[in-house]
Amino acid sequence: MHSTLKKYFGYTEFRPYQKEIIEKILDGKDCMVVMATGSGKSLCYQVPPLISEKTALVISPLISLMQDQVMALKQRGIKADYLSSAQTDRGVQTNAELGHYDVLYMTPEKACALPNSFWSRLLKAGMCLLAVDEAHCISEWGHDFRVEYKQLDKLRNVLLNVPFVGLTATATEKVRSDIMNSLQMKDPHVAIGSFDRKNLFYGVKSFSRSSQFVDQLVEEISKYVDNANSTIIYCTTVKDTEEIFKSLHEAGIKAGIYHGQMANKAREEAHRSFIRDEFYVMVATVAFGMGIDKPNIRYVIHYGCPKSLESYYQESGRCGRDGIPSVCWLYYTRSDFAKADFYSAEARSAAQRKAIMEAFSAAQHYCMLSTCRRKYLLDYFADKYAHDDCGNCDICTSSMKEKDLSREAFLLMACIQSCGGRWGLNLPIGILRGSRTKKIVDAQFDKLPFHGLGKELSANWWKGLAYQLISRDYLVETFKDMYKTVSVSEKGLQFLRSSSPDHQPPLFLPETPEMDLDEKNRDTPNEVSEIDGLASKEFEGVSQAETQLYKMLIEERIKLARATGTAPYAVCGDQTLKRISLTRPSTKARLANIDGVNQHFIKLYGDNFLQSIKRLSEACNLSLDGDSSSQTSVPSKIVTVPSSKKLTPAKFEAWKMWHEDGLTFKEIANFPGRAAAIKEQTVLEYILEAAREGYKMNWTRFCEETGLTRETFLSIQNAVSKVGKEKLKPIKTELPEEVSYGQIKAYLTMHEAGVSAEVFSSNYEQSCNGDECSNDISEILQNVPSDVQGDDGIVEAPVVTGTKGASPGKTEGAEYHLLTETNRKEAASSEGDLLIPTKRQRVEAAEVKSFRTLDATEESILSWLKNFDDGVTLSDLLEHFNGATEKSLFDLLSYLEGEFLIYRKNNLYKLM
Ligand SMILES: Nc1ncnc2c1ncn2[C@@H]1O[C@H](COP(=O)(O)OP(=O)(O)OP(=O)(O)O)[C@@H](O)[C@H]1O
Repeated sequence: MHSTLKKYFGYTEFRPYQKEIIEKILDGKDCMVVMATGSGKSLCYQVPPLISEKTALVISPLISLMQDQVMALKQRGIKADYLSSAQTDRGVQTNAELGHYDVLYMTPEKACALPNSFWSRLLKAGMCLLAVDEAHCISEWGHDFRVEYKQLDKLRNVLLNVPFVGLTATATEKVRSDIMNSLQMKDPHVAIGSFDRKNLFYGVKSFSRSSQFVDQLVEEISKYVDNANSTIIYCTTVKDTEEIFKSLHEAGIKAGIYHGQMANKAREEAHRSFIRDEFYVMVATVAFGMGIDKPNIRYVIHYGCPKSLESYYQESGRCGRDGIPSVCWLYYTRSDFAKADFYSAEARSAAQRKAIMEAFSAAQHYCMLSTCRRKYLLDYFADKYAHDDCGNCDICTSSMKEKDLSREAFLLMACIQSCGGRWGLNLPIGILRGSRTKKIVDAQFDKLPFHGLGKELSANWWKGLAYQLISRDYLVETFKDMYKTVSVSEKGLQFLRSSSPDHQPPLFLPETPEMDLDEKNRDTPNEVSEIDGLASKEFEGVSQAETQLYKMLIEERIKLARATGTAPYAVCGDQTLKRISLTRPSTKARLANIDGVNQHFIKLYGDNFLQSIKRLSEACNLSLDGDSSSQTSVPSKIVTVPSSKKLTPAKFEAWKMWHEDGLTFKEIANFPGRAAAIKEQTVLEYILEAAREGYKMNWTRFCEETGLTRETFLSIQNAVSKVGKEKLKPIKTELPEEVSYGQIKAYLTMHEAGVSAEVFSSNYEQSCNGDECSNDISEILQNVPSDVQGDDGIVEAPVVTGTKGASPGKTEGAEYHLLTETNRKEAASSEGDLLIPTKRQRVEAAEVKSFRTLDATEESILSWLKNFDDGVTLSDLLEHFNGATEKSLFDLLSYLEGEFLIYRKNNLYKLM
């Protein structure tokens, strides 16, 4: 899985959840994946086809999205295409049926319209999964319901044994279970990741709709557009998009526009140009929504409050999908909050209307917060945020003044309580402000003692206070059909009980910018926040020359992308480019070693890029092969990373002494170098643990040493089938006295590793999951030349290189040695993965003195690396290929790395 990840995607580590989801899919299990935008969900369905060599079918809601994903996959050397009404190439369907694609996208309409014959042919060719991307579209409770998605259940009966995978970035429990039911998932694996987009800064500010504000916004944008940072400005109306677009245009900023009233072709063109960095600013309505797959959008600005937090999370989520720090600012006006009725007109039922109202109200609260915005967002999505202060939103980074607002809070709560808690906010605020509307007079609320007591403060100020009291649980909001009522909570009642009109306990609350603004009745000279703040952080700790090189490489990337008709981000990501500018690799191997560089990139652009790096580095006065703090390209010295990562050193040492050095349990227990002797039983347990961790084992030898015979093995097997394997004691009770706990533990480990009683009929070695190991002695013996047979007919087991994909019977050119105690150790350390002869087979014959020297070739390195799934260090390689010089070995390794035959992770070389 790791080599697939590096080869096609250029990454060396899976992100959280990816690996387990991929494994479940490969096991044929349905999966429900709920993970944040940009967390890497796509990879979960893109990797299985590359491993299983079967097609992954992906249902996607938008043609533009499919086209962009296909383009990006092709840049990774992955065979991908799409089927939809927009597909003009008729050959795609035929190729798909023949299983020519790794990943095949289609719209839900297309998937439901395809005849059964298509599916049966594809199934025959091999299909590893059906993924439903943006799966929340299935649910009427989601914010993007699509009728066609609902019909996907038809496919379940056709694709009986294919795992179904639902993926979405926003799903409440209701939506989630809707998805699983609709897709008829069977006992699915559910992966719910965090919704926290750590790299995003969230900020909110109120503004007044004026040409002055637009000018300020345009001026701010002009500052950072130069850095090739992509920006989306989301507007709530078409009119706003046109106005801002015009202002940008007038200021000489190249921008695009996208909204629902534009012709399809014009929209597609705008989308395409933005994706391809032909301009960096896109002004759009929410119509420019889920179809954007551009990972390097640095700023998302909302010009007006969105209709729900779900929409806001989705739209702002387009920002910084590559993980680089990025910024989301939301500007709202008070008139935005009067749009609830307009939005709820879309509702088809009372329940839906209520849901729309609630969602809108949450967005409104988000704007009015005086507490951490990230916490509010995450709490809203039921993803509890453990901190009160994220340090990465406007609230947490600004110091808001706190003021004792106990009197005002008392007035508001007392007024709400006096009105019976049956009204929205406007009525009690009207009473406090001395209003005499018909409603107030008819209900005789103008007779209340609070009437007019708060008239010196604006209605919005009071609303600001009310939101603070709601977020601190003094007030509660309740939705009833179209109406929202506010009442005093138990906490609020307690406050009222301990207050009187002349005295209230102190209640310190921050004054939100909104309240501050109203109280002073001032107009801020500059309402636009500095959105460029993070852009300068982007290059913190990076020299000016390196920044310059990075910008030049961005241009270079654009040129390459234009020449090949693709999007720059699909050539390679910003982060990768940044790493390149910091390390400035001079060889393919060094380039290949950079995170994010995949095989296809090297093949398509490797030479070209290396030339550019050289030329541009010279121009910037930077030396090649520089060291970057983020990624060391080449090991500056040979670092020996113990291969005992999963075991403690003592356990690893014990396993090594037993497996590689051939020592007995007793010898290990009493090894002279040890500070104090340990029990043989402890050694045995150490070795069993190593076996459980996947270390290689010669089980025949192990059984001999522990005295575990076939009969004992079978009787333990029998006992376990009766009493289960959870507890040792009942097993022991079932067995004859002489069977020890150690033997039972050994049996259980062997059982776990899939070792059967066959082990007693042959020489046997495997790693715990060693399903490719042959344990048939006759097969081994067939390959033994007669001259290695001793006079007494005792045969040394051949030294067989490799277990993975190289079963002894199949091994070509295996070396055969007469092993003595001395050269067995020597061979063991040099071959790494040996079939250690059993005691019975040891030959006390003539010593073979010659110390073998082994030269390194491309083939011999590749063949040796086959044995080490966990990789080897350079020093391991030098020790093994003892005939090679460090330089020659390193050159060979570099060549193999550049050709993507091997790759390096944490300074461990692994086979691709
Ligand atoms: N293991 C990884 N290491 C580094 N980057 C990764 C890894 N997995 C994915 N990425 C990158 O993260 C970015 C976002 O990934 P992806 O498009 O899969 O997100 P997503 O969860 O599907 O988002 P959305 O909800 O918007 O569709 C991409 O640029 C992708 O290449």
